[in-house]
Amino acid sequence: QDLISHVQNPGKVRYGTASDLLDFVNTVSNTPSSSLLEVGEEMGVLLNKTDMVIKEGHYRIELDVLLFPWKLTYKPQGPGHVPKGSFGKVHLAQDTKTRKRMACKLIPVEHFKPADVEIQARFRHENIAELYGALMWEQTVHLFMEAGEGGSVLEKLDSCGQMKEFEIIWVSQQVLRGLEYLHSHKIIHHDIKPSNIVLMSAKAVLVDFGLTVQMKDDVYVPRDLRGTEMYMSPELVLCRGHNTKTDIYSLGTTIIHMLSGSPPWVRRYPRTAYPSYLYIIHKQAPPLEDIPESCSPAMRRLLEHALDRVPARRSSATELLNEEALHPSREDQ
Ligand SMILES: Nc1nnc(-c2c[nH]c3ncc(-c4c[nH]c5ccccc45)cc23)o1
Repeated sequence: QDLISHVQNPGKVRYGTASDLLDFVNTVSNTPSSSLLEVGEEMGVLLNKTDMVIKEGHYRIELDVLLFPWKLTYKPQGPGHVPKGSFGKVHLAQDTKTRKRMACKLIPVEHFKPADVEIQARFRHENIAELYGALMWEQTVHLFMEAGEGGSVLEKLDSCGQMKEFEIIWVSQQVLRGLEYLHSHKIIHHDIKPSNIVLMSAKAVLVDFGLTVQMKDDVYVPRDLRGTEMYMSPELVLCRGHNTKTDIYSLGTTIIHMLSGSPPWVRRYPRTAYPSYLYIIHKQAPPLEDIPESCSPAMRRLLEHALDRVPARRSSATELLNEEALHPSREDQ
């Protein structure tokens, strides 16, 4: 009933604070889809610092905001993709009055969970895609976020192949600043990989917080397997408890992907022959063999520290940010 009252009051779509937005998404998530059917109009909360314009409580698709399919659709990519990942179509959105361009992620209301937006609503950092608002209409939750118009690192790798070391250094610094911030709040992203790093003109940001958790103490014991297999750490695969260091390992495998153009393991264990990599990750030493010959000694040392099999020995985000590999001296350039 409180959802219906939310619609009937004048501010169907209203400006609010992060806690207003979280109240809204929790209400949506707790409302049976049958009563959602009665809701005829859009409703939701835009975070008040956004320069999206709401005219008398309306923010309608094709009138107040236009959506353009961004040629990318987040569907489970097959065996390497544990279906637990939050999925949804990401569109380019443009506010018709301010011309502001945003990313808009559409999640069917039956698949939507408040965890999809909790972290982005409560925590802000320049290397985390900013959340501008959450609206619901036509049984679909629309999440308006900061847009990485350069696409994701995965799209860049798929279209241009392996990246140059100076590009990898730049992306790694951005991601590590975001991880340093999340980890300082005991937050584990759980799905660090090329497709969840998007590029902008002056920075890169982390996206897709659907698997994110905030630890109550210094270990998180999972109920299910979270993430994408190729980038998973051995301790995560073991499911006996892990911590933020699992994200550091996933960044290490992401750097191998950027250096070589392929994820770790797949060249030595082809996907056709190996439907799952969980056993390989558990049994084999970390994939240092997948580091290409061309990798600089400093970057190789960084990878050895990021891929250490023992989480307690593995470097933290702050330690990696101070590695020589991320501070190439002038003569190296
Ligand atoms: N899964 C997910 N959850 N939130 C996002 C997201 C927030 N802002 C964004 N900006 C750009 C892209 C994006 C990814 N691949 C692309 C290829 C071409 C153009 C754009 C992109 C995705 C996002 O993505």
